[in-house]
Amino acid sequence: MIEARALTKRYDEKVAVDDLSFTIRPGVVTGFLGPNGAGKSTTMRMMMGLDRPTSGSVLVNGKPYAQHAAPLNEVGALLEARAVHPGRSARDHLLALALTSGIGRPRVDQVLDMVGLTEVARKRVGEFSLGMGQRLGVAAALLGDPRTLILDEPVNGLDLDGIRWIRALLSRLAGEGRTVFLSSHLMSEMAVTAEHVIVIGKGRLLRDQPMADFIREASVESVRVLSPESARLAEELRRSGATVKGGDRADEALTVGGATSREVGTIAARAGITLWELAPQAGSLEDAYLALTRDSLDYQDADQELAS
Ligand SMILES: Nc1ncnc2c1ncn2[C@@H]1O[C@H](COP(=O)(O)OP(=O)(O)OP(=O)(O)O)[C@@H](O)[C@H]1O
Repeated sequence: MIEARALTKRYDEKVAVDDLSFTIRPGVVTGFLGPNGAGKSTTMRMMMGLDRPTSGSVLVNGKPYAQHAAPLNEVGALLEARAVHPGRSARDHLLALALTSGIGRPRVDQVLDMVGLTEVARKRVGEFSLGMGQRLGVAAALLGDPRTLILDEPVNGLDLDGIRWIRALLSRLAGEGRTVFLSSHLMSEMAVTAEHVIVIGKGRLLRDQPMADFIREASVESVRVLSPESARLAEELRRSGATVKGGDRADEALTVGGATSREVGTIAARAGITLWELAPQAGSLEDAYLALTRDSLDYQDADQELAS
C-alpha cells in the first residue's frame, strides 16, 4: 500500500508535485500516467526516499521508506537512473545487491529465472540491450520479494514480446496480493496493463479511478451514417437534437453525435430515408487522454507538440 497525503515538491519557483493525495492498494496493477514533466518520476523518487517532500508525506506499507528496517523486502523499485557497473555480469550485479541486503544466493538465480535472463546471467551488463537492461532492473526490484513494487516506465525499450512478458509478470505479482505501481506516458499501453489509473498533469491529480471507468468515459460514441439523402437526413437528425458533421456532398458520410445508431436508424426510417451504412464508432482512448492532459502540458512541451 502506498499513501500520498498532500504530497508537494518545489524546486525553487517550479512546483513539480502539487498537493497530491491518493492511496495505491494491493492486489491490483495501478498505472501512473502523465505527459513529460508531469511529476511522475519526482513522485516516485519521494516514495523511495530519494527526494524529500517540500510538504506533505508519502508512506509505503505504512511508513516512510527510510524507516523500514529491511526496505528491499518492503519495496522493490525500477527507477530511471540505474547504477549498474557495465563490466559486471548480470549475476554479479544482483549478487552484490543481495549480499549487502542479507539476501541469499538462491534468490539471485530465482529472480534471473523470473525475468528470463538465466542464459545470459554471466554476460557483461555493458553488452546488454535496452530490453535486457530493463529485465535486469526488474530482477533487482524483485530481489527482496517485496510487497510493493514501484516501476518508472518499465516498458521503455522492450519489444512486443518483452511488453507481453512484463504485463503478465505484473498481473501475476498483483494477483499474489502485492501493490504494483508503474508509470508510463502511453495511454494505450496502460489501458491493457493497469486495472486502476492515476493521471497527473503539472504535478496535480487529474484522475484516480478504475481503468474501466476511464475507458468508458473516454469512449464517447458517435455514429457514422452514409445515405443518398445526407442533407435531408442531417436536417432530421439536427431537429431531434443530435450534432451532425459532414454530409456536404450527397454521398459523403455523416458523423452523428448525441444519438445512438438505433436512434439514427429510427429517425431515418420515420422520414423514409434510405441508409447505406450505419456504424457506431468508439471514441479513441488516446484522444480522451490527450484532451485531459492538454491544459497541463508545460508551455515548452505544448510548443513542441504544435510544431510536430
Ligand atoms: N532536480 C530538479 N531540479 C529542478 N527541477 C526539476 C528537478 N527534477 C524535476 N524537475 C522538474 O519538475 C517537473 C517534473 O519532473 P518529473 O521528472 O518528475 O516529470 P515526469 O512526469 O517524470 O516526466 P518524464 O515523463 O519526462 O520523465 C519538470 O518540470 C522538471 O523539469
